[in-house]
Amino acid sequence: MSPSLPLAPRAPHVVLAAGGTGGHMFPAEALADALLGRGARLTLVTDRRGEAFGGTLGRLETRRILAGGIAGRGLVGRARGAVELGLGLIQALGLLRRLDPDVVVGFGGYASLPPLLAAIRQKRPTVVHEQNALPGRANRMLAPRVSRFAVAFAHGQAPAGITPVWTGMPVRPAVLALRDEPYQPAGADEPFRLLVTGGSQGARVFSTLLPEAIALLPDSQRQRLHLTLQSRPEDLEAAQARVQDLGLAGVELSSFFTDLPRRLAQAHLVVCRSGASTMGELAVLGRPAVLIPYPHAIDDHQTANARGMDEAGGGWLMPQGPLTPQALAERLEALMNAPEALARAARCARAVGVPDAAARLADLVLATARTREIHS
Ligand SMILES: CC(=O)N[C@H]1[C@@H](OP(=O)(O)OP(=O)(O)OC[C@H]2O[C@@H](n3ccc(=O)[nH]c3=O)[C@H](O)[C@@H]2O)O[C@H](CO)[C@@H](O)[C@@H]1O
Repeated sequence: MSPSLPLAPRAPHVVLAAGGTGGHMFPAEALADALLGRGARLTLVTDRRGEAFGGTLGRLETRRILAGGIAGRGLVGRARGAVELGLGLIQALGLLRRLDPDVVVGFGGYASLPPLLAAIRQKRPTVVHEQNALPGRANRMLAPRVSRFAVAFAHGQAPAGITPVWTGMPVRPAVLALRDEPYQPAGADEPFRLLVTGGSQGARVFSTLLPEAIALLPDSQRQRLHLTLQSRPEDLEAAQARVQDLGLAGVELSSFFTDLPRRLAQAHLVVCRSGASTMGELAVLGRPAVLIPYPHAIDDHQTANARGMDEAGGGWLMPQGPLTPQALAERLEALMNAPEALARAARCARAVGVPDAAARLADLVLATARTREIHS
C-alpha cells in the first residue's frame, strides 16, 4: 500500500463585510492585504458604493447586497432603509449558505449589518472592528452577539458589557511603506509644507477657514508656505480663487489626493478632520497635526478620536465651533516658528501609532475562524 500524503490545510475563507465610504473601506483593505499575505481566501460583501472601491478590494471576489440606513433620514427614508436591510438580510442568509465562510468580519456601517446578522443566525464565527473611539450604531447593536469585538483606539469606549480586543487601526500598505521616513522640521526661514485634509469626502469649511487664516499670516510666513489643500469638488474653484493672491510659495488643490500617504509623510504640519484612518495614519507616520473634528459626526465621535492624540501631545485639538480664522492663524504662525515643538509632537504622535494593527487584526480573524467547530 502506498503511503497516504498528508492533506494540505484548507485556506480559511474570510468574508469581509464593509461598504459606504472610505472610512470603512480603507481598514477593510488593509486587513485584506494582511489576510492575503497569510494565505486566506477572501470574499467582499458590500453595497453599491463599496463596489466602486478599487485597490486590493477591487480585485477580490465581490458580492453586492442591499443595505439601507435606518437612522435620521425622515420617515420615508427610514422605512425604505428598513426594507432594504430586511432584503439585505435575506440575501446575506442565502449568500453565506452558498459561500460557507469560516468567519465573517464587519467594519461597521449599514452594509456590514446583513452579513453579520446572517452569520450570527447561522452560528458562524464573527469579528467586528470598530474604528472610532465611540462605537457606531451598527457595531453597538452587534457587539453582544459577535465572537470578537476589536477596537482601533486604546482610549476608546467599548459597548457596555463587552471586553474589546485592542488591535489598533489598520492602515494601508502605502502608509506603512513610508513609516521609516523621519520627520524633518523646517527651520525658521525654510519652506514649510502645510497639508490640509478633510477625510475621504473632504471638509467644506476648510476651503474658507484655511485661506482666511493664511491671509492673516505675516508676509514672511506666507512666502515660505507650500499649501496642499483638499477641497470638496464643488468648492475647488472658489478655494483656488481665495488662495491664488495670497503670495504663497506653492499651492496644490484637489478634491482627492491619491498620493496622500506621501503628502502626509512630507508635511511639516497637517490640519485635518479626525476620522479614524487619518488619525491612524498620522500616528503610524508620526506627523504633527491641528485636529479639527467634524462637529456633526455621529455622537461627536471625531472629538473622541482626536482626544487621545491631543492628550499624548501628538496634535492640537481645536473644536470648530469657537474656531476663528484669527485663532487658527495665531496657532499656525506659532507652530511655523517652533520646529522643536513640531518635532516633539511628531515623536508623541508616533508613540501612539500601531503599525502592525492590520497584522494583529488578521491574526485575531484567523484565530476566530479556527473556533468554527465550537460554533457549529
Ligand atoms: C465625516 C465622517 O463622519 N467621517 C467618518 C468616516 O471617515 P472618512 O472616510 O471621512 O475619514 P478617515 O479619516 O477615516 O479616512 C480618510 C481616508 O482617506 C484618505 N484620503 C483622504 C483625502 C485625500 O485626498 N486622499 C486620501 O487618500 C486618508 O488617507 C484616509 O485613509 O469614517 C471614519 C471611520 O468610521 C470616521 O472616523 C469618520 O468620522
